[in-house]
Amino acid sequence: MERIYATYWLETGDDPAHAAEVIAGEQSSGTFVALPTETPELKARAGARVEQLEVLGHSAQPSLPTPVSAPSGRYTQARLTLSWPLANLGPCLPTLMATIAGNLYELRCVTGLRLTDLQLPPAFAQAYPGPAFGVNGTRRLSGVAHGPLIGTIIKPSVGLSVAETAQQVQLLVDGGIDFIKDDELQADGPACPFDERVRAVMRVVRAAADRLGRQPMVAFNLTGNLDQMKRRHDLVLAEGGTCVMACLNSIGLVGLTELRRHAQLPIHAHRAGWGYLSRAPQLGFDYAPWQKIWRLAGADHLHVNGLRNKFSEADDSVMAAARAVLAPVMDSAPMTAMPVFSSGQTGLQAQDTFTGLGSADLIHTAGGGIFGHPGGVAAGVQSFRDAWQAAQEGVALSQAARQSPALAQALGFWR
Ligand SMILES: O=C(O)[C@H](O)COP(=O)(O)O
Ligand SMILES: [Mg+2]
Repeated sequence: MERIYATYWLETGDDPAHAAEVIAGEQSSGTFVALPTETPELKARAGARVEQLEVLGHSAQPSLPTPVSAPSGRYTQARLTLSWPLANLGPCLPTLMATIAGNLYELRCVTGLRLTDLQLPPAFAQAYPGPAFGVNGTRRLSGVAHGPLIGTIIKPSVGLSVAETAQQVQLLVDGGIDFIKDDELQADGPACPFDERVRAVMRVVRAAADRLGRQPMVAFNLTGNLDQMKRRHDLVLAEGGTCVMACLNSIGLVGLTELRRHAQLPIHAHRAGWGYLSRAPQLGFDYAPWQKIWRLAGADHLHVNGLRNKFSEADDSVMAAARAVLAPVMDSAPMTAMPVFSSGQTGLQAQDTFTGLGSADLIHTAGGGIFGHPGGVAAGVQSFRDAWQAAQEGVALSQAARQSPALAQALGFWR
C-alpha cells in the first residue's frame, strides 16, 4: 500500500520511543486515551508507523518553552521518520499539511520539532499538476535561452504611483532587463491599483518587445482573494503579460492550487513569511520538504533568498534550498521549478551563485543592487548583467570592470 514518509528532527523530555508513538498516534488513529474502537486491526490499517528513530544527542534544557520539565532534566534529540497510509487522506495537500505539520508541533512531550524531509507517493503527482512552465517555459516566454534571468524588484517597493512605476519599468527595459517583479508589499493598494499598474506597465513592455524582439517578463503581484486573483490573471493575460506573482503564505495552498488550475501564465512564488516557519532551528520546516508541496500545487518560480543576503540565513542553507527547487519532486514527476535568488543581491554574488548551484537555471533579482546604482537604473542593469557575464566566463569582476564603466562604478557601491 502506498505510504507518505516524513522525517523530523525531534526533541523530547520523554523516552524518545514513547514520544514517537505518541506523535504517531496523535497524527493518525490515536488520541489521549485508549479507545475501544481503535482495534488492533484499525491501528494496523490506519495508524502512523514509526519507521526510524535515531538518537542524536541530549541536553539539560528544552529548546522550546514547555510547561512540564522532564523529571530527569534530560532532553533527547533524535531523527524520527514516520509514515502514513495514503488511504488516510488521499492525495490532498491541505490534509497532508494537517497530517505531517499539524498538532504534533504542539504536543506536550515535544520540546522541538522540525520537518526535514518528505517523500510522497506518485498519487500526489496525479492529483496535482505541478508547475506548468518551470525553467523551459520561463526561458521561452522571456526569450532568455541561456544563462540566468537578470531580474529586479520595483523599488521603492511601495510609494510609487502607477505612472512612476511605469517610468521605472521604462528605465529597466531600456537597460536590457530580463525579469521584473512587483514587491510582495505591492499588490492592489489604492495608491497603485493593480489594474491601472498592469495597463501602464504593459504599454511600456509591449513597446520594448517590439523594439527588442523579445519581451521582458514582468511578474505582477496578484495576491488577493480567489476571484480577485483569477480576474487579475486574466487582465495580465489580456494585456500580453507573461507572468503573475503570488505570496504563498498569504494565499495558502488552496489559493495556489486554484490559481494554478486557472492560470495560463507562469506563477512566481514569493515566500514572504518564511522566517516564522524556519528561523528557529528547533521548530518548523526545512525548505526542501516545504517547497515540494508548493511545486506540486503549481509554483513555477520559488524564492530561495540569496547568498550573503540581508536576512539571517546562512549561505549553505540558501544553496541547499536552490538545489532542492531544481531536484525532482519525485522520480516519476520531476516538476522542476526555477530558483529565485533575491534579498540584498548585487553582482558581487553572481560568481558564487553560479558555481555554488552548478547551473544558470535561475532568476537573480537585485532591487537595491540595481536601483541604487549611482549611474542610474540602466547602468544598474548593465553592471549586474556584466557581473554575470564575468561569472560565467570565470573572469574576476575587477578585470571585467575594465571593459565595463557601469560595472566599475557598481563596484564602488555594491557591498
Ligand atoms: O522581494 C524581494 O525579493 C526583496 O524585496 C529584494 O529586494 P532587494 O534586492 O532590494 O534586497
Ligand atoms: Mg521584497
